[in-house]
Amino acid sequence: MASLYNQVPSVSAVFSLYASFSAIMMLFRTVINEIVPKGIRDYITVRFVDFFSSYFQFESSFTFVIEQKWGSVDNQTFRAAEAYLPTCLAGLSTEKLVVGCNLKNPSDQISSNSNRGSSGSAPTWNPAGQLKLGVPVDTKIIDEFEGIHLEWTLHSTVMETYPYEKRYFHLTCKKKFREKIMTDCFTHFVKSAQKRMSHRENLNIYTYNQQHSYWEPAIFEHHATFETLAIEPKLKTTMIDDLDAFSKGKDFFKSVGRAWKRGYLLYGPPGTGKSSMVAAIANYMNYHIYDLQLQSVSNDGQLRKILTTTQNRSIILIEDIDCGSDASSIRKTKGKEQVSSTSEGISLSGLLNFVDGLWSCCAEERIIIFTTNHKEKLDPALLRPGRMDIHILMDYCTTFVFKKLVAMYLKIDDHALIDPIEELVLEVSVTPAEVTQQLMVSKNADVALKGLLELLETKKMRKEDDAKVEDEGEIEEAET
Ligand SMILES: Nc1ncnc2c1ncn2[C@@H]1O[C@H](COP(=O)(O)OP(=O)(O)OP(=O)(O)O)[C@@H](O)[C@H]1O
Repeated sequence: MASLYNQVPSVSAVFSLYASFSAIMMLFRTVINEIVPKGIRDYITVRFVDFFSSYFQFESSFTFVIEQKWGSVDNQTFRAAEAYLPTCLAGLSTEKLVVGCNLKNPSDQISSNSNRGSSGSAPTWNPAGQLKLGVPVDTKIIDEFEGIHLEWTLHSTVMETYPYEKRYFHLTCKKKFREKIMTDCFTHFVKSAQKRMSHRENLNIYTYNQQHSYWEPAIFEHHATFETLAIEPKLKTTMIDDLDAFSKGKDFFKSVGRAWKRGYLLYGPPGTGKSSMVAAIANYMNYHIYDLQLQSVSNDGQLRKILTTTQNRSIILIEDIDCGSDASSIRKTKGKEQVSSTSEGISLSGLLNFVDGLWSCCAEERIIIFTTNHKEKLDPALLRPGRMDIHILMDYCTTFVFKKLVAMYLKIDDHALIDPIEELVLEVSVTPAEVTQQLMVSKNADVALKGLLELLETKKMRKEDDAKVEDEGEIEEAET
């Protein structure tokens, strides 16, 4: 320690060294000034400064800010980053990670391929199997793109007004890679995110929260599929073929200059499976559902805003369109289709704009479904060819539908009561909902089918009585 102390130069030695160095530098400067012309000196100075400033500038960092909202709508790049980043988290050495799980049986997971044909089962608690990683706030996530070092950070700022939180990503790289990141890296991570997003593990059903102006999600766990839906085989094949063609149709829709969307009008009496069909479509396509209550939309402007904040690959569902708003009757009452919006509700033209007008192009791969119990009440403008691509009648039970329900609910395909019930099904109108209600009364096929037979016999008697009353009415009318 003492010898080390002895080696430190004294203050006077340092001072005399500095004085000699200054004298040499002054001499050197004078010589340079004398022998190098001013023009050359200036040129060298400029090049020297340029080199170092550009070096430091190039080496300095550059940050892309990716905000959650782009104007008033969701920023798709932010959503892509949200979907992409969890793929980088598993091997990350970090002090923080967001982990979570949900109430879902892995065998239940819905993907466009795996779910086709699955019947679903009750959700079970399986945290270990479902553990997921999320992006923590204010934590650097190190990423790499073609050897370029990248840093992602999710920030969150509390705001005084709704939505009370502003979230945004910072993506930082060296300034010299700015162009490359913009052109190649963004494309790369958006593509990876698209793949991830197309394999949604959870489906959501959204309802619009008027008070705070946003779509409020809830996990959608309806187990209806095309296998559990009792419909005629022809309808099932038509639907599946149509959906398959639609999901693969991006290039086709582009080539014919149409928006990549499909419209279905489901109509028929209550309890014939319209909502179940919507659920089957959502599960088959792996699409979220946006359940829009037309009554709660105050005008066309709001309708536009609501619909532009929905995601791609989703279903926009408007149930009971005949009684939802003025939309079905406005044309009749005002005498023409192109009416402007009023403070009382939306106009038919506002709605049609989303079905097949310019606003229908504001999202991709979207299915619009209207349901109604009274197709005859709808405005002809809604029914015109090309508006809703397919009109699907969900009707009373046929013998095929009845037998399919019996096979599903009672696990039998043969029973002494099946033939008499089939005959009655042909004579009276009974909905699949009424049949399933009876079939669920007991697991014992004798009990369940007997109850169903009695229900149908009662319906038949009532139908005969009604016919009698009608005949008598007609005779009375003819006599008067
Ligand atoms: N075709 C069907 N296949 C299987 N189950 C069905 C079918 N139709 C109805 N059901 C059963 O009846 C119940 C009610 O059906 P659903 O709500 O889908 O009918 P809906 O036509 O949408 O009725 P509403 O017009 O009253 O909304 C469902 O939960 C389902 O169990």
